[in-house]
Amino acid sequence: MPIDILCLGEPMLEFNQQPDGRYLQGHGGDTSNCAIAAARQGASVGYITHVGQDVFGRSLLDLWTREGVDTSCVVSRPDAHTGIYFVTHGEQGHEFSYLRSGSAASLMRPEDLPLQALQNCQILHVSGISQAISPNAADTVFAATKAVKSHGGIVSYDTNLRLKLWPLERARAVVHAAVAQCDIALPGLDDAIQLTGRDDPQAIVDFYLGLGVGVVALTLGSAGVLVATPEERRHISAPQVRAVDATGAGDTFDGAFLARFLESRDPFDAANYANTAAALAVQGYGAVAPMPDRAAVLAGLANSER
Ligand SMILES: O=C(O)C(=O)C[C@H](O)[C@H](O)COP(=O)(O)O
Repeated sequence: MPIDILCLGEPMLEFNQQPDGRYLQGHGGDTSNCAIAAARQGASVGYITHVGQDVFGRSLLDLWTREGVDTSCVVSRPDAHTGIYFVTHGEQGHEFSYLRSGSAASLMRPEDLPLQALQNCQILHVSGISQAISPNAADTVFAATKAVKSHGGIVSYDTNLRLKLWPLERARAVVHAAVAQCDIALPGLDDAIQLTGRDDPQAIVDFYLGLGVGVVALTLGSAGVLVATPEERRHISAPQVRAVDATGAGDTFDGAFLARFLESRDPFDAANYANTAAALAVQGYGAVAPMPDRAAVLAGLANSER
């Protein structure tokens, strides 16, 4: 059975600092988070990555299996480790510290890609992080995009700028080149300000539409999302909630957006749904644990319409 949504990138073990200073172990990695968020909405989802043959890689494989994310395109390799990261919380929000250099995922090459699965999927989701982890991973994303586009599939891109992984000038060049080949751009406001050099959300949306994408959903944090197509744009506000940890909120938005978009093909409806999913996700610690399932998102939507 072909898989509808494929995500490609690097998964990691997560250690998230709690108010008492202890670290809670979980899982992260933006595209893995997106895959799990989409699966929790009931979509058919698979993940493309490499993990190490270590306890972290096995823990991620168990996680995807529990979450119903297909692992037939995950390669487990003996020659490299699985990445890990720490999340700490301060005045400015959360901060990520990585131990991922030389990881199994960063060794992915275009010739490793599962071409058949890519040619049969409806949506491929990739990100700036998928490309930042190594030059060969960046090339792998370009090759996967080409494979999906050549069969009429949709490619979605979250800019997810991580300046600990690559310098801004290279990020700009690679991300803009990649987004220009995609159909859906899912940038966050802070990333987009740095990447585009513009600070007005309308001008940022113009920039991404100018690269040729058909849908832009610019996430504005607690201010909601600005959704644009070449024909129409709408600001959709977000439910107001008490956030404890925004880790994974953007990825939850992406996964919920893609799962809903696959059903309705309506980016405004998908963004409204995904806004509610992300608002629910920030109310707990960690990237994955607090992600809502479909029933919780529908209940949240019904609540906000009351
Ligand atoms: O930084 C990375 O490389 C990671 O993948 C770690 C995190 O799991 C995601 O970054 C969370 O992403 P947001 O949804 O934007 O909070």
